[in-house]
Amino acid sequence: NPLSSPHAASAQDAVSTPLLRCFIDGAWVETARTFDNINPVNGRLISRVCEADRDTVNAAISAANRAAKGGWRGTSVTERAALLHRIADGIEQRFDDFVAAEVADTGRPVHQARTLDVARGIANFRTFADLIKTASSEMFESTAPDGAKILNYVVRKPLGTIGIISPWNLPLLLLTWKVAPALAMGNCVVAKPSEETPSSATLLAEVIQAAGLPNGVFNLIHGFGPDSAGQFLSTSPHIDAITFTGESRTGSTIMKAAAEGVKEVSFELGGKNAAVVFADADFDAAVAGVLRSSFTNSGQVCLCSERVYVERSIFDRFVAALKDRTEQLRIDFPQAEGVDMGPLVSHAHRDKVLSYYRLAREEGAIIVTGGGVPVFGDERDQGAYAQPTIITGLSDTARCTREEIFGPICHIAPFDTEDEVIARVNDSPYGLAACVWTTHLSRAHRVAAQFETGIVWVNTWFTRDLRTPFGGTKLSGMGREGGRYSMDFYSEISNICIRL
Ligand SMILES: NC(=O)c1ccc[n+]([C@@H]2O[C@H](COP(=O)([O-])OP(=O)(O)OC[C@H]3O[C@@H](n4cnc5c(N)ncnc54)[C@H](O)[C@@H]3O)[C@@H](O)[C@H]2O)c1
Ligand SMILES: N/C(=C\C=C\C=O)C(=O)O
Repeated sequence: NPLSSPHAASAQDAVSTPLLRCFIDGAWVETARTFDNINPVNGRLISRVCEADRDTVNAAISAANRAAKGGWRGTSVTERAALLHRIADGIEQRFDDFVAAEVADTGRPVHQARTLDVARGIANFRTFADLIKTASSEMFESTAPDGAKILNYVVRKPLGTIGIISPWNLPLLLLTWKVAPALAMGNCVVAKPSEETPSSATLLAEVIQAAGLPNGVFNLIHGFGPDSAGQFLSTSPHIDAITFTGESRTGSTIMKAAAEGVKEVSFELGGKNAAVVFADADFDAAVAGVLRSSFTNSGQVCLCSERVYVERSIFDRFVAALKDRTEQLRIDFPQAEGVDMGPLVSHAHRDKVLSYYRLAREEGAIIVTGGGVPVFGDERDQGAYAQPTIITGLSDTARCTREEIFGPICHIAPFDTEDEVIARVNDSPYGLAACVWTTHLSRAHRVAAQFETGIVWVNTWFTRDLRTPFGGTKLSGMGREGGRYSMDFYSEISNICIRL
């Protein structure tokens, strides 16, 4: 738990608020300026966090550059795989500390932190450790016009220093989703987690240090985006690639910075994902599935369905059923038995979500359930809780059905034909994920193939095989990560041609 970690509190003020430091070149670094890390369950101060200024960010980048030219790039696949497994072992050994860190920063249910966030942190390291040990490359045989035998083969080399900038919604999952393959492919890393969720990233640095990674291979800097650590990192001429997960407009800003140095970028950005329920769906499974895809993590998952389309013949029945299940959701403390939903990540984010609840009313929506803030009569009233909300009655041009809200809300609309719903799903500036609920086999394949999204789930949601390509189209991102797609992004690929 960051509250007890030896690196989280300076010795002389052990009783005061813990201090989370940056990790640079194998050492813990305090900075002149700090910011507060607040618990969104009750608004209380968890820790103070060292904000990396430009010099600190540049020190981290220099450390990574040195390590990249040092021995790390020459390590073998076997050595790197063993180190990644050691990091996974370290997370496993401190499993409860990581759970406590994620829960403290985000207020999410403990069972979610255990089964999703920390479990995936471990899986991300193990997956890429195993992948590089079994990965093959390509070789091509041909004959030159004069009859000589020609051999072409492909080699993957490290890119060098990777800038990793991650969001607050699934802090450890999304940070390790980038750190693991970056290290696996022999790169060095400067990682900046979200200012909202510094705790699990700090623990990860402790685990990486304990695993014995050479100094400078992994560096952690804390801070904000604009005019702070995020911008200093993404605009540095001394990083070789940027992998970013966050809002589309932030991605656009970072892309402009990367253009300066023609840097490789991988972007996992926003979404306005649709769930489509046909009349021939398994009704109960579809209700349960849309409940999950709308309200998991308080709707703070880039893959969540904020748009739900239901075939007209079952529309009223579906809305009633989803309303009933939504009103049964347990909104509680993270540790509470059977809790389904915690608070949003911060008061500021809740204000944004509530502004859309107000906008929905202004745009003429019918509020089927929710639309406000739960009242508990205890310390949670100082937290950032919001009611899970269902709305209907808006057009496809309303702001609430086009803009990403990133909270526990979905809009349900009826549709009549397959072609109509495909066109409506695709009529979006985003293209990350979609869900289809149907028992009609050929319809499932036919509809899934026509969605302009990077990911389609049929009769399930957020089911992940880490070997598959993950990413979005349009404003939802650029590039794919997962399996060999990550290996390709985190490598400089060369072709060697030999005349035998
Ligand atoms: N496609 C995906 O896989 C995926 C996954 C998770 C979250 N997201 C998206 O992320 C968003 C929520 O996360 P968020 O609020 O942390 O996003 P955000 O863009 O506000 O911040 C993300 C990260 O970028 C940093 N940042 C902000 N401005 C920056 C700048 N100008 N230069 C450099 N760094 C900057 C932040 O400090 C943070 O670390 C949502 O839009 C969600 O859809 C997408
Ligand atoms: N990138 C992944 C999930 C993203 C979730 C977005 O909030 C993953 O499961 O690998």
